[in-house]
Amino acid sequence: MTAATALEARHLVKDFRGFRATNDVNLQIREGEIHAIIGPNGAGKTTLFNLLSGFLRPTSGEVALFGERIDTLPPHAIVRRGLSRSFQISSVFPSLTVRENLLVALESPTNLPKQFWTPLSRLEHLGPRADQILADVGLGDAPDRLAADLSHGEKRQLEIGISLTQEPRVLLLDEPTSGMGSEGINRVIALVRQVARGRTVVLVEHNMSVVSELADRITVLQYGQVLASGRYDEVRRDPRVIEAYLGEEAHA
Ligand SMILES: Nc1ncnc2c1ncn2[C@@H]1O[C@H](COP(=O)(O)OP(=O)(O)OP(=O)(O)O)[C@@H](O)[C@H]1O
Repeated sequence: MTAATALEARHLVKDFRGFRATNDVNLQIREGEIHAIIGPNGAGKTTLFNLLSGFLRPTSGEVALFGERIDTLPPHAIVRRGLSRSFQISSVFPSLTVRENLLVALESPTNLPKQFWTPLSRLEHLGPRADQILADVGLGDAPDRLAADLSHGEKRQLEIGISLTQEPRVLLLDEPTSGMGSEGINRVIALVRQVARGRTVVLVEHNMSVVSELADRITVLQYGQVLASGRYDEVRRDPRVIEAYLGEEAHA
């Protein structure tokens, strides 16, 4: 493994009672890149994310973060090593404001699931960092809104903000644009670009125009295997990929 590899899967296998959902996956995510994982429904994208983030143990194979194995560690220990996953691990408290959600997350960044006992008034020393993260995720003008009142897209922004409290070097985003209209999608594209500054981002994404806008490289999964991996422009011309997945778009 080279120094420039942030996250690596080696011969990763996951069996569910005899069904092989991840089949000998080798994957190299380079430090600083935005890498999209795509593939048809049931191809094994979520299972792969679960394996990379410690939510599932592999049947065999290894996962390494900056050269060190993490596949035997629980999710919170993986977070401490610098890998966070948004949308799955971060829980927004609807009855707190946007800023209070950030304060609570900053107080206990790796406490999963989160519990908080500290009065919010004692967390004010974390305010400047909370405000910085809110600005980074585009919620700088909404600190006092209740999380319950946020739109779908704004909630995603907050969830990414909560992930950023963990200071991840590698951020996994699970379908960040799902359920959004074009305005929300454009906001998420800008947001992912913003949070990718100085860190590595891996996303599962179904929307191919989002993938083409954001991804430096992509990996295509099919039947739990890597069908192709490389730069978007190269991979999209691969006949096997067109057949398996992109063809659906090309013929649309
Ligand atoms: N806990 C489980 N037990 C049994 N089978 C599972 C389990 N989790 C996933 N699978 C199976 O593994 C395969 C891959 O599922 P996975 O959710 O990883 O695919 P995906 O690419 O994320 O799909 P989608 O795009 O629809 O979200 C599917 O056939 C699914 O039914």
